[in-house]
Amino acid sequence: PPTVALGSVIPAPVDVRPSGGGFRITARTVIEAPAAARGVAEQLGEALRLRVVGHAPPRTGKIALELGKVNGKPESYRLTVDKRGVTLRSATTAGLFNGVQTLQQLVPVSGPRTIAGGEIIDYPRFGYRGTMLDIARHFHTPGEIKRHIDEISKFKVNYLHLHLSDDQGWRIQIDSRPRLTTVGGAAGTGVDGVGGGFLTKADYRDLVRYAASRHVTIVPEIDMPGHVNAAQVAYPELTCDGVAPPPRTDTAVGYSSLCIGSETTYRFVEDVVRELAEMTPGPFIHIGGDEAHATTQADYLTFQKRVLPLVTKYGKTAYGWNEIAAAPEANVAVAQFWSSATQNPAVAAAVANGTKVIMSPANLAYIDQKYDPTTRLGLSWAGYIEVRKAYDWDPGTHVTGVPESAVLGVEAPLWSETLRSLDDIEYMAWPRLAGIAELGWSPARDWESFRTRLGAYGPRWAARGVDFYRSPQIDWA
Ligand SMILES: CC1=[NH+][C@H]2[C@@H](O1)O[C@H](CO)[C@@H](O)[C@@H]2O
Repeated sequence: PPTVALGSVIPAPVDVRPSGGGFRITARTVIEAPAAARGVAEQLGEALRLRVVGHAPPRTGKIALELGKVNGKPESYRLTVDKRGVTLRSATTAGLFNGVQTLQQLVPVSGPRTIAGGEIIDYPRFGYRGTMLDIARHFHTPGEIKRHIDEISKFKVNYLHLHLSDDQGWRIQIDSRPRLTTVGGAAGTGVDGVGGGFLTKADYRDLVRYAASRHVTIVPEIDMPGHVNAAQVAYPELTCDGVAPPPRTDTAVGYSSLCIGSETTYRFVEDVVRELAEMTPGPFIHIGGDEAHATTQADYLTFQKRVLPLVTKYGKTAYGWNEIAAAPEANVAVAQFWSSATQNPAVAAAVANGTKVIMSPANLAYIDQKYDPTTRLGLSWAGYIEVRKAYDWDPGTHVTGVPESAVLGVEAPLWSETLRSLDDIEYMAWPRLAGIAELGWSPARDWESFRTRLGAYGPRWAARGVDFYRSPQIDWA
């Protein structure tokens, strides 16, 4: 008998219809897929250790992937299981990828590989289900980032925002500005003097390709006009007095600002945006905008007036922390809501003017915050965030004046002041990111259902060596 109930999936699917019975995978089971779905089929084949064929012999137990209309909704799929086999159908490979993530959760993690019979029809509530990894405060290698992509994509997270620059370090090679990485990415440029390093353009392009193979889109962030100390150490002409500030490896924020009145600044910004856009196939370039406490509000608006259109000029949609909403030019941009408040007049006004919003409330979605006072890693300025707190909120109604129609989705930022390894990333991300992934995908939330499914999921992380936090709120299998 199947040991995993058909609905025991994270994120919770939209429509689950168990039918009893089920399909038992054996060594003779094959995966059948058309050439256009070969990539996804190979990933499933590798996960289940099954052969992939174009056409299965008759009367062979098979998992058939097929490209065809389901319900016209983006990323949707239909998964059908009966004693003869499994059929996974979607109009897109993205939908097939989503269905494969669901299917893998229905295969027992040990014992006979019998999948529960029935039908699942599924599709996401929000198109943007993201997480952010700060590689500026502490550089994480391409290998670590790829492992993180492997894990986030299992929960249908489809955007990875990389925080590539900050006061401590600059982490992406820019050909026209080599000192950004030769100086800003040198050894010792990280919090506490560790965590130096940077992504070459080849590293970045390889990450973009790897992420795309798991249907994850990379969103690069260059934080401006604040959080720029590393850039000013490398290029002193980016300060108003031309004097390089001292390098910083502490965790203070809000003390740096580009020189708003200098054309040198905008030549710099255009060089960076141009090169970033050229190596980023995704739709967004994030230009930061947070905590510009060393920039007057008038200068901040002047800066946004110059820079937001630059992103559009290079064919991308501008994306910034919600402070950018004060700029009229933000009407074509996306504001990332990171406030702990549930109302913000500037954001509400920008939304009325066309700005879209990604929900990342610090008090609920900041997975760099401690779970509780005993958590070894993390910060606590936004409050302690246990699994239930990260899960029990609604992105579609959270902020006054930001209706669901203006919400593109959710994102869980992971800042790296206190992170030093992939284990640290895993400990802070899992299980909270699984809950936020559900908020982005599923039509509604149900804490009791989620905590039960999460408890059953624990052995899967353990089997993969993922160092997740065993929250006392969950009955771990
Ligand atoms: C958008 C934003 N700016 C600040 C704030 O979030 O808190 C983070 C730590 O939680 C910190 O690293 C970051 O520089």
